[in-house]
Order: sequence, then structure tokens, then C-alpha cells
Amino acid sequence: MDIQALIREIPDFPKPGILFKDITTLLRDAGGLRYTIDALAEKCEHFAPDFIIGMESRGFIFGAPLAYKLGAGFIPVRKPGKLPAAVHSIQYELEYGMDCLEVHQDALHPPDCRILIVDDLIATGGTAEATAKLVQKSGCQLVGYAFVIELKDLNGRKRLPEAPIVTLVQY
Ligand SMILES: O=P(O)(O)OC[C@H]1O[C@H](OP(=O)(O)OP(=O)(O)O)[C@H](O)[C@@H]1O
Ligand SMILES: Nc1ncnc2[nH]cnc12
Repeated sequence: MDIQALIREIPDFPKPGILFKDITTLLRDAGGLRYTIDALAEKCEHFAPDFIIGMESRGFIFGAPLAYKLGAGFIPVRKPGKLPAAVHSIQYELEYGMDCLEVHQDALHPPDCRILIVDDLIATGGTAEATAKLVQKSGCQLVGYAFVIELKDLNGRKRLPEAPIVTLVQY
């Protein structure tokens, strides 16, 4: 299936010069959504993750159903002030600004568990890099990354700590 045809492009959002890849048009297409989750599952099965870690908010949309399909648990990484228990925090740079991510301190265990990072899109790689640092700090095994979309010109994959990267659509 051509899922690229279901991803809408919006120029100058949220700032001038950014060509925004809008996944809402993919998500509302039942066949497109199912295909996307199934394709991610097929490409990620061999990672045999114990947990998928997904970043707020678009990482939740793909991370949770992928965890369900792979028989893994799901760990949310959230924007500041949203998680109720003690957190680890990390600051990171976006294609269009700075942000911070948090994860529950007691979520990443046992120390030898296998973690797959999942998000909708990799641009500069800042979000995934920050999440990888949270995983590595915990001592858990980072087994891979999976993204629906990769913006190749931004070279995000160069910033990621060593682990295989799966992407479905490249621009
Ligand atoms: O590779 P990067 O340059 O870090 O950019 C990619 C990140 O940017 C977007 O999230 P955003 O922070 O816009 O939040 P959202 O998911 O809540 O829309 C996207 O969902 C990725 O998480
Ligand atoms: N160009 C882009 N489109 C959609 N989400 C993004 N996150 C970072 N850059 C983005």
C-alpha cells in the first residue's frame, strides 16, 4: 500500500519554512492505519522487545497498537508535568524549538529488559536521541527504533545511539 499518498503535507506549519507531514489523513483511513501497524509489526518482530517506549503524543498512536501486536508492554514518555509519580527528565532540541521529556523512574526495569523506541516521525532526531538517553541511563537494552516517517535531509539517524532503525516512508 502507498501510505505516502495518505500523508498530507502542510507548508509553513507550525512555523514558516517547515513542511509539516500530517498523519491525521493516514490515521482516518482504516486500511492505511491497519497497514501501517501491520508493516511496523512485521519489520519489528525480530527485535523481540519486552517494552515499547513511545513519545507524546504521536508516538502513542503507533507505539501502543504495535506493543499490543508484538506482545510487549507500552511505556509512555511524556511532556513535562503530566506523569504522576517520580520521573527522570531530559531536555532536547526540536526542528522547531526546545522541549523536555519525562518518563517514570520505575518504568524502565528490569535492567536487562529489551526496549524498542517508537515514534511517528524522525526529523532532527532530537526526540529519539533524548528518549534513547533515558533508556540508556536506566541500564535497559535499547534494541531498536521504529518510525513511520523519516525526513532524510535532516540526518536524524546520525544522532541516535547505536541500534537498528526501521522506517516505513522516507522523504
Ligand atoms: O526528530 P525530531 O526533530 O526530534 O522531531 C520529531 C518529533 O517531532 C514531533 O513531535 P512534537 O514534538 O511536534 O510533538 P507531538 O507528537 O505532540 O505533535 C514528532 O511526533 C516527533 O516526536
Ligand atoms: N516536518 C515535520 N512534520 C511533522 N512532524 C514533525 N516533527 C518534526 N518535524 C516535523
